[in-house]
Amino acid sequence: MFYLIGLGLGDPKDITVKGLEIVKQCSRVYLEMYTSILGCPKEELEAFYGRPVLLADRDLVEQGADEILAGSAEEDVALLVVGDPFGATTHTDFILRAKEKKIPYKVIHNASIMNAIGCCGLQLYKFGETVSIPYWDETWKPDSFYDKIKLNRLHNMHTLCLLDIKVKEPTLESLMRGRKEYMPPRFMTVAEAAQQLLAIVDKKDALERNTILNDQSLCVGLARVGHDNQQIVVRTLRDMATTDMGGPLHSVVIPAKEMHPLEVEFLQQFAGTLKLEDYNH
Ligand SMILES: C[S@@+](CC[C@H](N)C(=O)[O-])C[C@H]1O[C@@H](n2cnc3c(N)ncnc32)[C@H](O)[C@@H]1O
Repeated sequence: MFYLIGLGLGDPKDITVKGLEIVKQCSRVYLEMYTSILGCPKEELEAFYGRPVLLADRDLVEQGADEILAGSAEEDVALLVVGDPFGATTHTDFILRAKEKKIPYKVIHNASIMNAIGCCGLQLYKFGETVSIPYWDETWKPDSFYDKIKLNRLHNMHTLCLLDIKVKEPTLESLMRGRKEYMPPRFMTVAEAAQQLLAIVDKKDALERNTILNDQSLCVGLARVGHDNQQIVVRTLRDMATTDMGGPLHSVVIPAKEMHPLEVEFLQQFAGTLKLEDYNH
């Protein structure tokens, strides 16, 4: 049997009882490590499960699926995913491949950033399309995420912005010399995401800034949701661009223009001196 098992967002103990029982009986256990990151070293996970864990990077998950699935018709193999297996767009492909190969499979769910985001007090059923904010470089500055935020704002919906993760990024030198050397992993911060969003907003005309989003619009920053040191702050977009929220992972929410009074009351506890009542930017 092939198992796709969600680990939840916090420490190793967030795995479900069902998930843990399965991991303990599997002959091979892989940990997917590019759509999210684990808040502890792999060794801690191995000690807790009492079995070795093989790291599966993007290449292995996307091109080496056959290697992971190999033998799982006869023995139990698990792929562990931080959060929920369907909290990233990648893992449906695994299920399709297992089906194609007639390998029986089971999915064990867990909390995902897609629902734990409710911890900031914004109601889940008022979220519109989720966006991903990619790292910009000198020449590549995609901004289609802004259009989705705009649509959500027009429909009075909140936007969850997931932030880029770069693991196994080849160094320029290794690309030129054909060697395999990688840069240290990078995780986009709330401040970096706000800076990119500001760069887009600052170029819009006054009408768009007044009706859709401007530097005084509210922005919710969330760091390490589900961990003991989880942090939530509410700032203007301008102030968020210089707010340090510490270690990864980070997410941003751009709230709808009109919020329910309970949402406002809940968010206020994270807003410092900003008075959210009557805030309409
Ligand atoms: C592909 S998504 C989510 C993947 C995961 N499978 C899930 O269900 O949560 C990865 C992005 O979600 C956000 N994220 C994931 N875990 C987070 C956490 N604990 N706190 C804040 N943001 C988180 C980050 O923006 C990160 O770059």
